[in-house]
Amino acid sequence: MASTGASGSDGKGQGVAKSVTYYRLEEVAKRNSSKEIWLVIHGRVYDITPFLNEHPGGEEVLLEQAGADASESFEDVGHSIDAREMLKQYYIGDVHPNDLKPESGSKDPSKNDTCKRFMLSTELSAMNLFPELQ
Ligand code: HEM
Repeated sequence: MASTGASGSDGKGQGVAKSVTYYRLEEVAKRNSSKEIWLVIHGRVYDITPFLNEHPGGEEVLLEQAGADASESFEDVGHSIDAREMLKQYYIGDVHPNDLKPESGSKDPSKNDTCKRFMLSTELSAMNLFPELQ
């Protein structure tokens, strides 16, 4: 079925390109029970089945997000760096590029708060450097 497709150069098997498995969202959505639970967080797919009873926040919240994109709720909780590190062990692949939706802020810079804050702070420091502008 899935061929590894030696695209690219004259490929003698060198190069260390890691092969990434891509999953369609529709496949992820099927893994939505306590028997098998996958989540998408920031475009990555995680099989967190073994983690279900270990989650310090309880299994309920994970089951609510089962098979879906949990990026927002994951961030809302303000998970620690340790929690983010734990994610790595459950990583199984990426969301298929055709199913990726842009994360907020990446499209329209005027709607991007970080960008606005940066512009404001640049203006403020320019005022400090050139007080005659004020
Ligand atoms: C699979 C990915 C996840 C991992 C590895 C993870 C890991 C953790 C860890 C280690 C904690 C302890 C506190 C900390 O270190 O931040 C925690 C707490 C918590 N998590 Fe998650 N979590 C995940 C997904 C989620 C999701 C999707 C939700 C959705 C709502 C959630 C909700 C919570 C809540 C409510 C707490 C409890 C906070 C508290 O009582 O202080 N977690 N999680």
